[in-house]
Amino acid sequence: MWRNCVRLARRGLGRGAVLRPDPTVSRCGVSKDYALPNSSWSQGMMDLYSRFLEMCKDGTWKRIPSYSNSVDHIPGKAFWGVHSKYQPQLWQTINMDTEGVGFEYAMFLNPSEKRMVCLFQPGPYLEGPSGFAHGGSTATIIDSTIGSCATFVAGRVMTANLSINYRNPIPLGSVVLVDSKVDQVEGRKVFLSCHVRSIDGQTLHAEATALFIRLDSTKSLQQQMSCQ
Ligand SMILES: CCCCCCCCCC(=O)SCCNC(=O)CCNC(=O)[C@H](O)C(C)(C)COP(=O)(O)OP(=O)(O)OC[C@H]1O[C@@H](n2cnc3c(N)ncnc32)[C@H](O)[C@@H]1OP(=O)(O)O
Repeated sequence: MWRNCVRLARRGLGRGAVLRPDPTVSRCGVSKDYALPNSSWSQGMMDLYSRFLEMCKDGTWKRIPSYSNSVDHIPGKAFWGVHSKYQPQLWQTINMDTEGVGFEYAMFLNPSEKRMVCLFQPGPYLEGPSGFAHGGSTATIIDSTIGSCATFVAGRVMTANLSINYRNPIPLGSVVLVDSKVDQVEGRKVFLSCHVRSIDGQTLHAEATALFIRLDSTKSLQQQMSCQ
């Protein structure tokens, strides 16, 4: 399947090709959960997913679905309030309609540990150095995982700072575990840290720290999203 994905991606990325979502699947307004197993998932991804599902049974962990707009699906505070009509425009997730070519991932939340983990299998569209994930795609999955964790504890947040040390490249098609946790909350500031490791835990791919700021409830969303 992985080879098929690579072939598919190479065909799609040929000279003059335009990247388009699968026209048979509407991206907006359809409640498709992208964080469910599909045929592009490797055995390693499936095994890890099953292990986390098992840990969900006693309520310690919760599986986080991933819709085109996923804010509503993170357990925790009711954070969007009166601005809910703006959600779809503000928070698109990083899903792609063609399975296996981009971000294949599933997140699990441990509420008592304030910890969010993400099982991540990067596809061929995310290539940076030949055969390896682009650093920007690694930053994206870290930001999304840490951001989901911050959202769980603080509600409406934005990344103010994200600092990443890249330690070892991530092979495309491999599976890594993005493990993030809240270290400290000071008023509107949420400090978090994150490690990205291979599933056997032997390889540290990246480590990161981040600061998220809870948006100021006295300002309108438009004010906060416009240039300040
Ligand atoms: C599915 C749902 C899960 C979602 C996951 C997706 C995660 C993806 C998240 C993102 O990618 S967000 C997009 C990238 N981030 C941005 O575009 C943010 C751009 N920056 C801003 O909009 C504002 O700067 C920000 C909202 C972060 C803060 O503006 P505010 O006006 O609300 O805060 P203010 O400037 O008053 O600062 C509040 C405090 O934070 C501190 N602060 C702000 N930015 C900082 C910074 N960069 N570094 C250190 N400290 C910072 C600031 O000094 C101050 O400290 P004190 O209260 O102690 O005085």
